[in-house]
Amino acid sequence: MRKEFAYADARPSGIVLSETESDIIEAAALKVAAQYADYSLHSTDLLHAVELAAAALPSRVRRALISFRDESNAGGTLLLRGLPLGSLPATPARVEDEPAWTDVPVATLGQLMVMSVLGRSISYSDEKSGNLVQDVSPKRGAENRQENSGSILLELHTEDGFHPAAPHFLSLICLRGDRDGRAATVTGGIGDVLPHLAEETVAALRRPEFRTRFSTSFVHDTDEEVLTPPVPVLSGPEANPDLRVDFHGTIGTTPAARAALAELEDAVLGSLRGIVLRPGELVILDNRRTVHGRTGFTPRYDGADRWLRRSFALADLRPVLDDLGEGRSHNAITARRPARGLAAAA
Ligand SMILES: O=C(O)CCC(=O)C(=O)O
Ligand SMILES: [Fe+2]
Repeated sequence: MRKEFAYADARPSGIVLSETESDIIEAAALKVAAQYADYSLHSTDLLHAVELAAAALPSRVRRALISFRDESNAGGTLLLRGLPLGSLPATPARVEDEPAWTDVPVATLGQLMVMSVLGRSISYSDEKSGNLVQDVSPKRGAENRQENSGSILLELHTEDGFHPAAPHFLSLICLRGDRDGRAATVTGGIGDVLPHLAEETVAALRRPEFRTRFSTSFVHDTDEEVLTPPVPVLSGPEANPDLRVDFHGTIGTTPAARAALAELEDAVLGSLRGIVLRPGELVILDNRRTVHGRTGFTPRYDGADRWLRRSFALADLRPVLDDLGEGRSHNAITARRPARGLAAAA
């Protein structure tokens, strides 16, 4: 397995919020938190209040989000810096220690406010108990997992690329940085990579000859290997294709598909952007236009480890209304109901 990622520093491209702007967002978040303290984050009323509160975001930030939502960009990422976090509990080293949203109201609601400009919040009941905002912190015993609870290098992937309703956008807000400054979140945008791919590679990536293994965070420790039906890696408009791949979990089903996958990975590895996230920084990923991963790091499980929180958004909720169980949590799809419909949704 690869040991490190080489990347260009993404921090200079970030939009920096002033202290005043951050204070205004914090006040708006606390107002919603006070009014909805007894509500689940999945509550429609709460989520609508969050969407209204997003008016507290500075207009240049909202403009950047709107433009990113509609047209994306070459790197498929947007970085905001200086978001408010409020006071924070210890970094959870066990799933049982993950806080309620009301223990991290400012970070949680600020993140959801940003995401509300991009789409509709969603989660997956197969994963992380369907939490609408999920803790991304190293968990004891999970060190070697290809999941965000691990601490070895996390290979480049489309988030939930095996899922019929994979998120269109995801965001990661940093509550606590890696004190060793090692854990870098890296992204590879198809817009950056496409000009470097040979024509026959692009043609091969557009053929439905790729299958992706379901993440272990969905199928847990079942012995059964669950794979998607064969789908293309690239789809959609010629100059602005969608990308769906996991360099850990996607296999080519033909020699040409395997060669194209290898060339794509090389090209992505040669054009990575990355950042060792610091508190208050929020990286937003266009999940149809970029893959992401993370370098390895060393957790200590002392309450001060790296801690991010993640949330997902779909551009439109209507296609999944029948699939939603509790609140915004997408019903389980694995084992009993594998990813039928993935090809149609790709
Ligand atoms: O830890 C990171 O920087 C990224 C983890 C990740 O891929 C995820 O949470 O989806
Ligand atoms: Fe991820």
